[in-house]
This record gives sequence, C-alpha cells and structure tokens, in this order.
Amino acid sequence: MARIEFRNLGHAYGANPTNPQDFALQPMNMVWEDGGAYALLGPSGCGKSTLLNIISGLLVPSHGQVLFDGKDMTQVPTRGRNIAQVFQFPVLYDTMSVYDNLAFPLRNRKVPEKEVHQRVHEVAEILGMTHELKVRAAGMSADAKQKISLGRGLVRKDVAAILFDEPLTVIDPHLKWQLRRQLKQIHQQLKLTLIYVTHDQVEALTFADEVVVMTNGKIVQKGTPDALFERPDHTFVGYFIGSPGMNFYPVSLNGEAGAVHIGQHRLAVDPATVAALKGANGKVSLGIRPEFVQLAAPGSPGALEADIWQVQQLGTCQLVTGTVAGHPLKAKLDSAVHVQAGRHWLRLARPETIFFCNDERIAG
Ligand SMILES: Nc1ncnc2c1ncn2[C@@H]1O[C@H](COP(=O)(O)OP(=O)(O)OP(=O)(O)O)[C@@H](O)[C@H]1O
Repeated sequence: MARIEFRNLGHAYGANPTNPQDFALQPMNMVWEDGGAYALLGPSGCGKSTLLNIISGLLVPSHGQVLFDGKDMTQVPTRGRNIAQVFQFPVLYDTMSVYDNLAFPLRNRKVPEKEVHQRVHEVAEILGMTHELKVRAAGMSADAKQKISLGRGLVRKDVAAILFDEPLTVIDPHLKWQLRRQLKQIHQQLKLTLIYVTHDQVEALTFADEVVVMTNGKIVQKGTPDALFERPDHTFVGYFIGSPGMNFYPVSLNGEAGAVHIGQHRLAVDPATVAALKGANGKVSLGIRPEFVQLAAPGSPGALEADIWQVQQLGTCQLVTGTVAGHPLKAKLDSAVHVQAGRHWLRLARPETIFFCNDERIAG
C-alpha cells in the first residue's frame, strides 16, 4: 500500500485554461495516507471520476504531480501503478468459476498456486462466497457478480491502493448495507489504502475514516464524519451533509459588541464571536444544523421569532418547517415538547452555531 500525494495537482480538459471555471479539478495539495479508508463525496459532475482517473493513471493531469510514496508517478501509465479498481458494474469473466475469477489477478502476476488458494479462500470467506467458489459466474445475480468484482479488487495484497467508483450502485439496498460493513471490516483487517467514490452521504459516512467532500472541482473539506457534521468548513458541507442540511441566515454587523442582525432582527451573540466576525471581508452567514435549533421562551436573549407552518413526527424527534426573518428553517425538536404550527421563539446562537464568510467557516 502507498501514501499518495498530490502536489499542486489540477486538471483542465481543454487546452489553455485561463480561469478557475476551465478546471474540472482545481489545483490542490493533498495527501492520502498509507492504509487510510477515504470516501470521496460530491454531486454529479464535481470531478470525482477525474480525480480517481488521475490516481489510477487513466488520465495524465494537465497541472502538477501525483506521487506514490514520494515517487513521481504523474506520467506512469496504469499498468505501472499497481492500482486495483472496482467499478459501478461487474467486471469479470462470465465463463470462469468464482474461484478462477478471484484467482485471476494473482495468477496474472505469477503468484504461486498455494498462495493463490489461500488468498482466494480468505477473500471468499470475507465476502460470504466460500460455498460458491465452484459456481460459474455466468448464471449468478448482478449482486453476486459485483461481489466477485469487489473480491477481485481485494485479492492482491501488493497493490498501492484500491479505488472504488460507486461500487454498490447495482446492489440491492439490504445487501448494500452488509457489503459496506464487510468493506469496513476488510479495511480494519488488511489496512489497505482505500478510496471510495460516492455521491451518497450515508455510504461515505459509514465507510470512511475520513471523508473528502468535493464541489465544482474543489475539495472543500477533508475530515472525519463527526467533523463534517459538527464543524463544516464550507457552506456546501453544511448543506450536503445531514438530513435535512444546515440552515443558513445572512448576517450583518451594526457595531454592537454583543449582537448581530438577521434582517431587522437583533440576535445576541457572544462578544468574542462578534469580534471574530468584524475582520470578515465579504458575505457573512450564520449556519445552524436542524438538530441544534432549540425552542426558547418568548423574548429571551439570543432568541428569534419564527413562523412554523408544518410539524412532522419522526418518532425520535419532530421535524418542523417554517421561516425565520423570511428565510427557510428546518429544525429537529425533542418529541417530548408539544409543538404546533404558529409563532415560536427559537435559539439560533448556540455553541454549535457556525459563521461563514463567503461560504468558508470563520467562527464556531
Ligand atoms: N473527457 C472529458 N472531456 C471534457 N470534459 C469532461 C470530460 N470528462 C469529464 N468532463 C467534465 O469534467 C467535470 C467533472 O467530471 P467528472 O466525471 O470527473 O465528475 P464526477 O463527479 O465523477 O461526476 P459523476 O458522478 O456524474 O460521474 C464535468 O464538468 C464533466 O462534464
């Protein structure tokens, strides 16, 4: 396994890029640690496949370098990189048995048969396919075939990294959960460098030690699932992670040491935070996750009036929908407190509140 490093790495598909919009991947520095389990998460078109193809060598970046264990691999083609890749759809030999499919990447590298036998059995055991080793792949379901593809990706011990490009797309939802758990287990056992591309936050958050969030060709945060939830570095992370995503309110300062304004409404905020916001040069916004909004007594310090027009019981909590100062609000409130549609006071300035300037976190 390898430590993979990007040095000022970026990619523009067209020649002569002149501005940031020309780049499918904005130039960046980044390290994927040896043995780390990463998820690469972002919406369609944000540049995930471009990034993966640069690591695997299918694409030579237009800018910068990619290094494996300190060695420059930028111009090295795929076959010289020792990368295993698992794609969205099964890649295997239909006419071969499950055993021969799993053995193929090892035999291709002239691994002795005794070792092949041992390794194929190890991987089959992890995937729960021990009893199907003699079965021909041709007659198997799409789920089973994709499991074989995963196995083919996992069977070699000597790869620099294993790249998964939305590998569970064709898998039945129940089995998906099971396979994700198995992948995590495999990572814990074998300490492989895994990069798992997905646009599904549940998949990313349950699989990875660290999640790399991308939007518009840019990595906006690399962090643990907890960090992405509690301290999003960018409004996109606040909005994309969580269900529903973070609430945002435009904020203005009016020279008061202990308050900011959301529209015409004064919001008491601790003076240290206001001081941090004073240096901001740009559009300032307050972000709070639905989970952290609290009901407050009417007129209490730090509270704002909200119009709530829908209350949905979710079992463990109630999801309320409405507006604050004319901006949308979603809050997950304790089910024990009975809330009805109407006017309520809510606390938005809390320890979990984050302030952003031009979409980047500056306080909280
Ligand atoms: N061969 C290409 N030539 C020109 N532009 C491309 C090419 N491949 C991708 N792009 C563009 O680069 C950007 C990033 O695409 P990429 O496929 O890397 O995104 P993605 O996050 O993997 O999307 P998806 O989840 O839909 O696969 C997009 O704007 C896409 O249109």
